[in-house]
Amino acid sequence: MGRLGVLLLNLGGPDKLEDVRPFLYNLFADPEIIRLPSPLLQAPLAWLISTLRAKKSQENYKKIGGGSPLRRITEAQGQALRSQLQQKGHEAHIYLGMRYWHPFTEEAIAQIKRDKIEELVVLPLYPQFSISTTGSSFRLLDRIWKTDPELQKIKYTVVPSWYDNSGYLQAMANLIATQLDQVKNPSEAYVFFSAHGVPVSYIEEAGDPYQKEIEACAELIMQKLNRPNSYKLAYQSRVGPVEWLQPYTDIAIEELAAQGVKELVVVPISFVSEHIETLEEIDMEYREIAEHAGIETFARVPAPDTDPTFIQALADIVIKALNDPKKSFSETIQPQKNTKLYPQERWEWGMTQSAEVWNGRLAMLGFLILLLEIWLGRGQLIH
Ligand SMILES: C=CC1=C(C)c2cc3[nH]c(cc4nc(cc5[nH]c(cc1n2)c(C)c5CCC(=O)O)C(CCC(=O)O)=C4C)c(C)c3C=C
Ligand SMILES: [Fe+2]
Ligand SMILES: [Fe+2]
Repeated sequence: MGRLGVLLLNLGGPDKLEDVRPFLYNLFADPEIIRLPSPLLQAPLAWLISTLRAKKSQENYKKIGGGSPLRRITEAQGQALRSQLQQKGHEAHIYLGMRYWHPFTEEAIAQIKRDKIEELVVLPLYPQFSISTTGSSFRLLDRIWKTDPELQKIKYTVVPSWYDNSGYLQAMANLIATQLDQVKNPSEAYVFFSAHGVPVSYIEEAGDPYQKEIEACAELIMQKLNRPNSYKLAYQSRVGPVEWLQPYTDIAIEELAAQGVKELVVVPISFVSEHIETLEEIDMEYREIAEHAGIETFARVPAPDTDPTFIQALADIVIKALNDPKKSFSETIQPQKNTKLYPQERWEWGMTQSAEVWNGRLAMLGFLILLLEIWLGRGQLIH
């Protein structure tokens, strides 16, 4: 076997408050996050939304210590994975490729080339596939690979998702069991899975497997847990004016409280590190909603971070990928269809070619004004 590398993919997060606006710009400039009818609109709209959103987002990062812990945790996961692989007889170089902040995917690729890696496993740190996360990173890598003959010499393979890996499910079940054992009535507490949402159009129009994989994942974790508790799955962190996957976490919490549920054990499932949506959104915002609604215990299951069972699972996933038939980026990216950010009028007057061009331009302009109105009218861009 040649020199082995493992490229861990993740979202990235602002290390400090000044990074928040440029991080948000990078995120919204990604067409896999906001899909627009014209690529020309992407940069101005990303600038507009990141500028409007930065203050609120900075306030949230301030509440969790002034920046995202994502880089630190992902680096620790990388180190733990390296020693776990070593114990299993595989010497590997580990690289972190973040999509929207340092260390960027491009930086990782440059290092992979300098280290003359010959065999590479690309492992997203998202258990479930979404066009907006793993899909976006694979699309970027596909573009980088196509233009670089040196990279094309590397024997690489990708792991599109691993939500059904037995070791990962066991790690999640163990973490849940530990929390359940600490509540007043361990067999009656509700297990409440909160997944990061995506717009419904991703699933219905673009064929994103995300919802199916999230639902299957929650079910498989409950099977591993093998306890009598009821469970519920809901979606958090919606952004902007379109419909996102339901039920929404805040509403689902209130509904359970109204049904008389007193104890919730909340499990974040779409992400394997602590980050702003666990530390701020769940621990602060949803906790307040729950307490207000009459929930007496609001326990939160920690993200797997460097949990040994979890890291062992990652090592097994890497080793399995080395032995399985190779999978390429382009095989696994979802077909790009245009989904709507906001329902638009259909413009069908095209009697002449120039009228059609103008129809298009007017539609874009109307669309931008509409977006601005919605966002400015709301005053904030989330929830
Ligand atoms: C599997 C996890 C995630 C999915 C799916 C996802 C989709 C998605 N996200 C946004 C918009 C934002 N995401 C933001 C932060 C953020 N997102 C994820 C994970 C998923 N996103 C994580 C782990 C983080 C936090 C990183 C950190 O700093 O710790 C943000 C910025 C934070 C904020 O201002 O609230 C935005 C905005 C969309 C639109 C989307 C699907 C289309
Ligand atoms: Fe997100
Ligand atoms: Fe939030």
